[in-house]
Amino acid sequence: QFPRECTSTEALRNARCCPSPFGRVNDPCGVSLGRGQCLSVQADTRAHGPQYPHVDQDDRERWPLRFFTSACRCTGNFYGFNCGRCKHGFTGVNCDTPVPVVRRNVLTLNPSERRSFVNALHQAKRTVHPDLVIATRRYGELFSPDGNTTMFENITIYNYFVWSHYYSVSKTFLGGGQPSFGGVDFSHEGPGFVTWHRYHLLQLERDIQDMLGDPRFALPYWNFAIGGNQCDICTDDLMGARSSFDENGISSNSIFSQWRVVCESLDDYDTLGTICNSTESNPIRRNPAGNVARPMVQKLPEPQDIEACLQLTTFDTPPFYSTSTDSFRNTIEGYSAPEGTYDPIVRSLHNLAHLFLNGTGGQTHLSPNDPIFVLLHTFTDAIFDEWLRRHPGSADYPMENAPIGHNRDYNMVPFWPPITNAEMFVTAPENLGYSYEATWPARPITPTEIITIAVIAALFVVAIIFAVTTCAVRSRSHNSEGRQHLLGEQYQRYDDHDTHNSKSQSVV
Ligand SMILES: O=C(O)c1cc2cc(O)c(O)cc2[nH]1
Repeated sequence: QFPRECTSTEALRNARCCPSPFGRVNDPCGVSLGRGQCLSVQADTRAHGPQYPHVDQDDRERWPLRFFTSACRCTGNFYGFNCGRCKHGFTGVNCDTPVPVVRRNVLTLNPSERRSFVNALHQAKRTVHPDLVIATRRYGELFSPDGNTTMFENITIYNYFVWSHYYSVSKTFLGGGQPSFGGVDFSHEGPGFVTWHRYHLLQLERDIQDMLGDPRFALPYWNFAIGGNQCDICTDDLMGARSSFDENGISSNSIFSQWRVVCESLDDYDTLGTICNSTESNPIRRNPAGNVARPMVQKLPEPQDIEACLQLTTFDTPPFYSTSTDSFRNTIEGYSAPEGTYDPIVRSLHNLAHLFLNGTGGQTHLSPNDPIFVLLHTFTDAIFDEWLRRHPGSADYPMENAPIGHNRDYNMVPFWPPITNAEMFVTAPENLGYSYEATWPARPITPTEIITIAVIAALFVVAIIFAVTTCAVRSRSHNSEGRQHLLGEQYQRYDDHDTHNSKSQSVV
């Protein structure tokens, strides 16, 4: 959420977060090096949708103005809370050396690459985030009673990834004994679903690159559109096989069986108005295809579902919510049938993959605790990127009336430095420094298309036969005409000759 350096009482009271990079003194955002400037934070004022009826009840409204009104804006390829880093996909002192970051299908990684990936996640689970800390209280309770300290905590890189997802989906605490308001979600059920999760992954990828000192580290993806009831990445060399002793547990041969989740105490957060902190509790639970009460979520999406959703031409449709129909976003998110029709009982694509996991990965406040979340979302992001590539003209993100947090120019909650949905609504290889090594299933041909192709082919054959016949007839008639003509000439010459002879004879 916020840089450690900005959580002093002074920084918070001034609402200013413009640290200096490289330990320099009094050089906010590296201004003297031309890296950036400390500027007022812009936060969207356009109307949001009717789903959130409250005003001034939630720290996340007009993010991040409740906490900070000034932040670093970096120039060129410089990036980060103090402009001390490079934009994703660049490295070097001047951030002008491109580094290709290629996200691959996790099943194509060799055994050593698989080990490196799992180890990187495990190291991220244990390494304290070098820059960011989390608020463990709402703004109104953030200062200690004596006003000298603030309620922020260190958190590990991976747990920060979990926490930021939890913070974006948590309910609005209304106080006064009223139940918390749940009709709010800053990262789902709206156009920001794809842009929010894209930045969420980018931040984790960057944090792991920095942790490893490897700017080429890339998150792989899981092609979850394989149908059937088998989790093909649930093996001990990847995300962990099923435990032999507990159908909801992960095999002890997998390092992930040792992971403990954060953000599990929902009742406390919702009734006491507290916020998830860095405390870990229970193991990850996962029982792929095991939800006997909901047979519809016992099977993974089908390959053709991807192609169907990629055919949709409109990015999102009013009300830009989980009830939108013919919306690419609502379809890839999984509230519509793969062809785009909204149906309240349908769960498809991304949502279906979550619910299939049937455990930690299927509950929004907890899901990133299961590392499958990372691979499930890189694939969702790959589909989004393919859609952007295929539909360059129709990429139209709503400016207003989307649910709170989801308007085009809204800063995404709780990311820092401030970043808008619009900034993530761009093709990744050209603008964000990463690409996917992926092939997309071909669309099956419809019966109408088969008939059209057959009719065109038949017409073509008829046209060729007609052309060939006409040529043959013409050439035959040409030939016979030609022969007659030649013979005619000959006859004429003989005629002439004969005439001449006869004439001469007659003269003689
Ligand atoms: O019920 C759903 O459709 C559903 C569950 C679930 C879990 C999760 O982590 C998500 O990000 C989305 C989601 N949708």
